[in-house]
Amino acid sequence: METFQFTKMHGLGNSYIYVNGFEETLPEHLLPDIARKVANVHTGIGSDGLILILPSERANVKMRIFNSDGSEGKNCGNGLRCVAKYVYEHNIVKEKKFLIETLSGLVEAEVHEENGRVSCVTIDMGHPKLLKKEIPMAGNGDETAIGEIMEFNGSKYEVTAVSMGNPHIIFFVDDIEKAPLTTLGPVVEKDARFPEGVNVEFVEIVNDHELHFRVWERGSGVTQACGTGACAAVVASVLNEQTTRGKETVVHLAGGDLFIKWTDEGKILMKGPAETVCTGTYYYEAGSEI
Ligand SMILES: N[C@H](CCC[C@H](N)C(=O)O)C(=O)O
Repeated sequence: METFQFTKMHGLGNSYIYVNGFEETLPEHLLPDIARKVANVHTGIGSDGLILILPSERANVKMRIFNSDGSEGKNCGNGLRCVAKYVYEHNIVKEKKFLIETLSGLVEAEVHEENGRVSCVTIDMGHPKLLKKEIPMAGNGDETAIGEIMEFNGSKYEVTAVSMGNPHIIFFVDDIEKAPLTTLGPVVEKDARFPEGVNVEFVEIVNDHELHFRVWERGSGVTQACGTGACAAVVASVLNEQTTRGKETVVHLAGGDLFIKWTDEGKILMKGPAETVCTGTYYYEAGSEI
């Protein structure tokens, strides 16, 4: 029987099981299986996946994120805010502004502290990527997909594709409560035109600085929130002339609100909460089924 210590944290209800890689090491070949196991609400802890907090040679700390299906993601906005909270509160990092390494590059975090506790975090998510080769998606790699017509399940949709280091496709809808989240989401996620899969977002515009948002995540399905997806949704809304660039936009996700600005310099700033749920010891048999 193997064990490791964990902390369950969430950003607007998008929860992960966090393991402190400064204190223990999980077997690399077991990571996808461990992610599936801990995410299982019946036989595990219950989460949208697993996040490792690791030493980095390029930044103060490194984050690796695994979805609940065991696939490894390249970025995670809600995860970044929780990692920032964790490393500051555990004195792994002493500064309030520091760098976090992800598989898609470095981001800068700034923790907002109240009485020694981090209540919310701002992440400079860097620049969005728009070329089809950067998403990645099929088609002319040097073109973008902004308001592009794509057919799924025999119906045509106008979509916009944005990478925040991980792939996103945004559908604009008139009523977020009627978004075809569980019918269209899984179909688009695995569509062959997205060779690495894709996170699927639905957006209802409220005004030039406010939108409603729902998500079917690659590798996790419906989650309460998706930080990278919310950033991609703001970018897509500006590109489709629905919201104003440079204006802080409130994104209403199922789990709560994120405040996101696409600055005139081109960076995406995301501000939102990060919460600790519980800590504990996880027991598992290496290589057993769930
Ligand atoms: N499902 C995503 C990773 C998690 C992203 C999301 N939870 C966030 O907060 O950005 C992917 O495979 O690209």
